[in-house]
Amino acid sequence: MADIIDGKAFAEGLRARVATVAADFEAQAGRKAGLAVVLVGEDPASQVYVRSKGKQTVACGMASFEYRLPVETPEAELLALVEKLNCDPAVDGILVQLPLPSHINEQKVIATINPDKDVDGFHVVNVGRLATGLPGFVPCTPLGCLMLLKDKLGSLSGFEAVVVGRSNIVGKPMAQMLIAESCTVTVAHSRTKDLPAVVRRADIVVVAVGRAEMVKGDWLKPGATVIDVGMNRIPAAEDGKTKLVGDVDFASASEVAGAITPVPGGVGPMTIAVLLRNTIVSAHRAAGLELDESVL
Ligand SMILES: Nc1nc2c(c(=O)[nH]1)N[C@@H](CN(C=O)c1ccc(C(=O)N[C@@H](CCC(=O)O)C(=O)O)cc1)CN2
Repeated sequence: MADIIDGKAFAEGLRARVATVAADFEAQAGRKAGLAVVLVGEDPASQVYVRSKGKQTVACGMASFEYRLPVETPEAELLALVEKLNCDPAVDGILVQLPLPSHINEQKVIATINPDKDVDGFHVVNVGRLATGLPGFVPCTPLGCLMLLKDKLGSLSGFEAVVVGRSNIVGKPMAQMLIAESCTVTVAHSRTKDLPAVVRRADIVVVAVGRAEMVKGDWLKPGATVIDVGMNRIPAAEDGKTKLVGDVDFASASEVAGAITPVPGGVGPMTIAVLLRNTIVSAHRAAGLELDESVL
């Protein structure tokens, strides 16, 4: 049976390290680091994530600024709020919760965030910085995956990695980060021919496709490390309830893999912990204070 990679425990440790660094920051800068989170509308899952972000920000000793706007908020009003936050010296990180209502252009909103406060790492400037190896911000979910991989495997140099999924938020940045770690990287997607054969080559498999339990155990090289980014709600056995599953069929995959992240409790909790990490990094840069990022 595979080792279970406990993302919940790793995220707890990361938050504790962020809290220590945040206390040092406050002592040196004379202010708390600050994160602004903007939610438009009342999507139930987004409300839960935004509430958790606020609570965890405060628990780490940082200031949380939360903006909840009605679903019918005009795009121009949201852009004006982002511009105001760009100029606010108490705000080190800005995050606009996705998805946005359909009348708002997501790309336009992301492009309006100051890249140096873009703790989500979605702005094209940060995408370019990641692609060219310059310091910036990288998206929280793939950075969380990378931290779990390095914790499990140490150096990733020379490993064959397959990323299944090519989204801007997970698949593409994940591939860039694995290239930077000297992996040999393949990005597979819905049009990939013979996907099981491609996945079977990999020492490291990262799956982010949004299809419940798609990757089966017999697709895997024995001993592979499997990172499941999927979060899919499917009907539970009988009682009309639902359960959360990943993009990997955990039962069969855990019989073949060397190590695997569960869903829930794997990659998910890392997303918010890494957001807090990015925020404290941003605060140091804004204040011109040195930070040894390897302590985080
Ligand atoms: N601006 C952004 N929007 C969104 C992001 C993001 O990184 N930036 N990511 C997701 C949602 N998300 C945070 O915003 C997020 C998703 C999942 C989890 C998590 O802890 N999941 C748990 C299970 C939770 C459950 O039971 O429903 C787990 O996997 O264990 C945290 C944050 C989309 N939007």
